[in-house]
Amino acid sequence: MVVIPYPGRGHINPMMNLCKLMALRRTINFLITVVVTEEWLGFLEPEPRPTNLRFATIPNVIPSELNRGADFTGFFNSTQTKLEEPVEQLLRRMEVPISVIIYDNYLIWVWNIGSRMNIPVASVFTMPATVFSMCYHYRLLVENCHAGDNFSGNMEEIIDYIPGVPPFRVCDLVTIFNGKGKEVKPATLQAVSMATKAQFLLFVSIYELEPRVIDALRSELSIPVYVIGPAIPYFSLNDVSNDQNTPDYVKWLDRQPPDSVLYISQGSFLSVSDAQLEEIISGIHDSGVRYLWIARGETNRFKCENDEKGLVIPWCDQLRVLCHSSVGAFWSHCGWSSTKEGAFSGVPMLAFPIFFDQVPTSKMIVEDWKTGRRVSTQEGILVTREEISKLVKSFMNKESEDGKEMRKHAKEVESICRQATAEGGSAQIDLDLFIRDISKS
Ligand SMILES: O=c1ccn([C@@H]2O[C@H](COP(=O)(O)OP(=O)(O)O[C@H]3O[C@H](CO)[C@@H](O)[C@H](O)[C@H]3O)[C@@H](O)[C@H]2O)c(=O)[nH]1
Repeated sequence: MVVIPYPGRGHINPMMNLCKLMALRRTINFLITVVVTEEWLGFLEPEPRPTNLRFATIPNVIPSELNRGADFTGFFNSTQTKLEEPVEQLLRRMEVPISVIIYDNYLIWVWNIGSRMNIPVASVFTMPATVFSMCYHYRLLVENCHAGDNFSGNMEEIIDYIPGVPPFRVCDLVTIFNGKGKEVKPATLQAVSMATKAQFLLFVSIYELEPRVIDALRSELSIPVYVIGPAIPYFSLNDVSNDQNTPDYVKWLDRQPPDSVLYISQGSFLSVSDAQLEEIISGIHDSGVRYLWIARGETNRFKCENDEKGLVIPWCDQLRVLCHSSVGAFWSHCGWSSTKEGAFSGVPMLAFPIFFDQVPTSKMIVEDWKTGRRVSTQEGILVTREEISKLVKSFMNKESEDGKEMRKHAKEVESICRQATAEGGSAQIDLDLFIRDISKS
């Protein structure tokens, strides 16, 4: 089995978790080879992995992961044009026969390699199934003037015709149609269309959280669709009880009162504008709420002492942090992995999407699951420090009636995620079905 992830943290993480989950299943009899660039091997190699899971590398033919966010489109385009040749050469040199290629939906060219080498391909969509469906039904959006050249411009109109997707406003669409990231719309639509011609389609989602849209896709598509669970590292959570080297941020969390800390993260590579970041920093400080903040390379912009009130660090083991009893809420950009980690941990979320799928995901969190609030209600308008301070204070207040209601929903969603990923749950069943089906192919 050869696995080809899109070379970005938000894509590699779910793909690696999928690989580890498969490698650990009793039913598996494959050697799994994950193809990454040499740079990515350096990031991934130190992590423990099952013996039937190995890496193979290609040279660093694309820009570095370390400043990927600086030119999203340029990076994306390089993944479309620079990787195919070295990957195909590597696959043709592989010493074991390849039964199936599992690839990230956005690497459209893998489909062509599979076809040339006569190997079945499985497409993995690392965003919500809801977003896949929005892209798959783009034609309906154009027909209804909610996207495309005849778009009416009314962002408040309701869209209620995407099969299985609960009604939503035009402004909740994936932003590449009418907002940020339009440059990658053609490639995204093509990738989704090609995925429907793969032999298998996998969603790293929880069936029970998007059931109707998944049912609708299953009845529309002619290929098998598997919903293999969140693909977050829940299977390694228990390992930390024997952790000899507890990180300092976990020791800091250990000293905080239950549910008192707001965990703040914008994922692996995107940022809000400098002006907005200033407002968020001041607003959080003014609120007096305890926080643990992931600043990646920007820790020096925070100009604050790390103390008992707050901690700013470059990176953490996010799922472990979210599951800590001191964490009471998650300020998130609503990347799909972060959202699933928040859902699995049962914490309510303050949704501050930046672009792409994060916008429809924030709608699901706030309106469908009812486990969060929006920080900003209008794209592109600066949210002031006063608004942020007020919102954060009320969000962290456990006694308010709507806060209690939201926490109750968050616990229900947690329970759904834990059941789906337990033995016999929907995610495990689909993963075993996928392994069975590729073994036959
Ligand atoms: O301190 C940290 C912060 C983040 N993470 C991990 O980094 C990943 C972040 O992934 P995600 O939440 O999906 O965000 P992005 O990195 O922004 O992911 C990109 O890819 C996703 C999957 O396609 C999309 O949903 C997002 O919109 C897109 O920005 C997750 O696994 C987190 O656990 C850590 O381990 N430690």
